Amino acid sequence: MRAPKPLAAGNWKMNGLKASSSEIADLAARLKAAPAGCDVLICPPFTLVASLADAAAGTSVAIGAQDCHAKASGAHTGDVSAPMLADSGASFVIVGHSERRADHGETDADVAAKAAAVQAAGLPVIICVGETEAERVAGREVEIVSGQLAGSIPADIDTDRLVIAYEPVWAIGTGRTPSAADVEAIHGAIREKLVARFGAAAGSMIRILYGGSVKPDNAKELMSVANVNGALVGGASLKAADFDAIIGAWR
Ligand SMILES: O=C(CO)COP(=O)(O)O
Repeated sequence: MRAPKPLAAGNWKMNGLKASSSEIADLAARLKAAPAGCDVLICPPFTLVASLADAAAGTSVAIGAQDCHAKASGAHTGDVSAPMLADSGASFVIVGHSERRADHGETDADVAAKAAAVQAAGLPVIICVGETEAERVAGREVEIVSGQLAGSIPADIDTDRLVIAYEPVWAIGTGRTPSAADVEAIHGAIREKLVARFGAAAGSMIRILYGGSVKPDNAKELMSVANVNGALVGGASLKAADFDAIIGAWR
């Protein structure tokens, strides 16, 4: 069976100023010198989407966003819609990151509405799922992630423009990661759910990213696990040299 092309995605979270465009130029130059065996995406904060999309034009770096509102426009002070992001040059949007679920009380239904809005704006969506440490200790990770998948993927999703990111909350920013065997088990369970819902042909081609303390020194091992089709990288995506070293997992 065909395998999906890997995706290395960087989530800059609430980091980055105008000067950060030098990191995009640096990354693009590295990818030109040593082409990647994966797609490459950087998701800066909203303030930088348009300028970094301009900076990345004509390179192999795509620019995306980290969230959007579920509506296309309207009286929602401070929010940003998916059509606005598309208009700004974003070519992907992340939704349902655990930091948004925790900081903003986003539910699975909220995430599903946002995911639908992203696709309605013509863009592919990365939907994040992942269990907390207490849920992992209780052995409930498959149950939790299965529930998030069922609730966060909207009914009319276009699977060609769907990416899932599995990010155990306890591995984010902590320097801790699940073992390769644990990653294989949960990614296998996610694949089973996707195949059960969308059929073997579509379900097996949906990229499942692993995220949570992916670093240059563990990327190769994590990215070689079955059903790991890329990475969603936080801290180590801020510096082009580090992110490029992670991308080296596919060179
Ligand atoms: O949350 C993450 C990416 O979305 C992971 O963050 P870290 O790579 O900093 O652990």
